[in-house]
Amino acid sequence: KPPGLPPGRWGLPLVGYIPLTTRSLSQQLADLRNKHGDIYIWRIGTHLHVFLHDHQLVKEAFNRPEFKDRADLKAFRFMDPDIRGLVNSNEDLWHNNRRFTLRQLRDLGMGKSMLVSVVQSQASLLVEELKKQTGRPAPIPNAITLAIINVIWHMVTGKQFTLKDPKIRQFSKILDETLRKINLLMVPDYLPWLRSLLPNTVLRWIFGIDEVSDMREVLYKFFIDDIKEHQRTLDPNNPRDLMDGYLIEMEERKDDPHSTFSEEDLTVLAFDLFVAGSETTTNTMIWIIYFLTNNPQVQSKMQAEIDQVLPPGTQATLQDRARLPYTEAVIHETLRKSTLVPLGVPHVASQNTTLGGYVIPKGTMVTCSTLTVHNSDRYWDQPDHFQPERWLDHNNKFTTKKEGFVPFSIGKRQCAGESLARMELFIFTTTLFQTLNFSVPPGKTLSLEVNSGNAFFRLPIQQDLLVTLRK
Ligand code: HEM
Repeated sequence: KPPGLPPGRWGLPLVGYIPLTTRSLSQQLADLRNKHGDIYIWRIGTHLHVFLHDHQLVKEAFNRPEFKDRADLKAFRFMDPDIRGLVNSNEDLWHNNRRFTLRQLRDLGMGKSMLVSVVQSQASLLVEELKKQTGRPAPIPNAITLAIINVIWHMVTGKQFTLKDPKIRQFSKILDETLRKINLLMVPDYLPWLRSLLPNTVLRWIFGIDEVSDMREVLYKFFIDDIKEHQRTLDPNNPRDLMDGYLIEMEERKDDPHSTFSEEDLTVLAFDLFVAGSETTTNTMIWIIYFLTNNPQVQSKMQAEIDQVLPPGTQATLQDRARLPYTEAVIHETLRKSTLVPLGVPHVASQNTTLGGYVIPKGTMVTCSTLTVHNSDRYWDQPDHFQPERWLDHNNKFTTKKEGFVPFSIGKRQCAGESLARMELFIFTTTLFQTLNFSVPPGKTLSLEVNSGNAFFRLPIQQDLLVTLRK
C-alpha cells in the first residue's frame, strides 16, 4: 500500500479487499467509519475507492476541480462506445451538456406552470389507477413508474403517453432491465483482467453483453425517431421541449469546431435523463408511501394539513410549499431515511492530490458515504427514528438547510434534476394523500427492509398495501 493513503481496506492485487462477512454493505461502511474515521479506503477489484463520511469534507472535495470527473467505466458507456451525454462525460462535453440541461430545466417551466401541470395530471392519473384497487390488498401499481417516465418524456419530447400505451410499457421495461444489467456489466470494469483470461464470446455470454446491445438498439430507435420528427417540425423561434432546444443550439454552433452538440450526443443525453430521473424519483415516492403507511399518525397529521390548505378537488402548486411545512418535512425525512443512492455516483481524482491530510492518487474513485452520513448521530438526533418534526423550527416553519443531508450530493456534479425531483415528490405526495389513505392489510406487516441485489439503489421490497378512499 503506497504511503500516505487513508486507512482502510487494501486487500490483494487484482481482486482488492473481498469482505468475508455476512454484514450488509451499510453495516460494513458504518464499521469502517467507526474504525477509521471520516475518510477511509476500500480497494474493490483493481479500483481504489475513497469513502468520505463528513459533510464538510464532501463539500470541499466535490467542489474542487480535480474531483469533478467521472471514472471511465465501460458499463456506463452502454448507449454508445464513445463517452457522450451528461452523467458520464467530462471536460467540455460535460460542461456544455450540464449548462444546457440546467438552463432547459429552468426555461421549460421549473417553478412555472407548464411542467407543474404535467406533473399534476400524471399524479391525478395515478390516483385513478390506485382507486381501482381500493379495498383489496395489492402492491403499488407499475403506473407509478409510467407516470414519472411520462413527466421526463414530456420534458424531453413534448409528449405524454397514456398509461396503456404499449410504447411506454416497452420503454419502461427496457429501462428497468438496463439498470439491472448495468450492475453485472460493471464486473469486467472492476476485474479488467477477466478480459484477457476469458475468450470474448464467453465474456459476452456471462455478462449478457449481446442482450444489452439489443436493448440499446431499441432504446436508440425510440430517441432517434423522435429526433427526426423534431427536426421536421422545428420552429427555431418557438422551442417546444428539450429536444428542440438542443437542435437549435446544435444548428447555431454548426460552424464552431469546438461544438460538442450532435444527434448521437442528444440520444445519450436523453437516455441519461431517463436513467437518472425515473427509478430515483419513482422509488423515493414508493418510500414516502411506505413510511406513511407504517406511521399512520404521521399520515393523518399530513392529511389534516393538506385538507386545511387545499380545498377538495384542487391540486397543490409550488406556491403551496410554504403553506404545507409538515408535508415538506415528511418528504425530506423520507429522503434522509431511504437514501435511495447510498453511495452517490463516484467521482474520480484527475491528478495526484491530497484530501483531509491524506494522499489521493490520480484515478482514485471518491465517494460520499451518503448512507452513513444520513444515519450519523453527529448530524441527527436519534437518527434511526422517522421524525418529520426535526425539519420544523419553533415557528413550525420548514427548514431546508441541514448539515448531514446530501441525497442529491453536493458540488459541481450535484444532481441536475434536484428541483424537478423535489417538485414531483411534492405534487405526487399532496395529490395522492389528499384523496387516498394507505394502510397495512389486516394481519400483515410492512417491511422497510431494502431489496438486496442492487448496489446502486436502496430499493423498497414490493409488498401489498391497502388503499382506501378518504371521505
Ligand atoms: C429523488 C430523486 C433523485 C435523487 C435522489 C437523485 C440523486 C442524484 C445523485 C446522488 C447524483 C450524483 C451526484 C454526484 O455525482 O455527486 C445525481 C446526478 C444526476 N441526476 Fe439526480 N436524483 C434524482 C432525480 C433526478 C431527476 C428527476 C433528474 C432529471 C430528469 C436527475 C438528473 C441527474 C443528472 C443529469 C445527474 C448527473 C449530473 C452530472 O454528472 O453532472 N436526477 N442525482
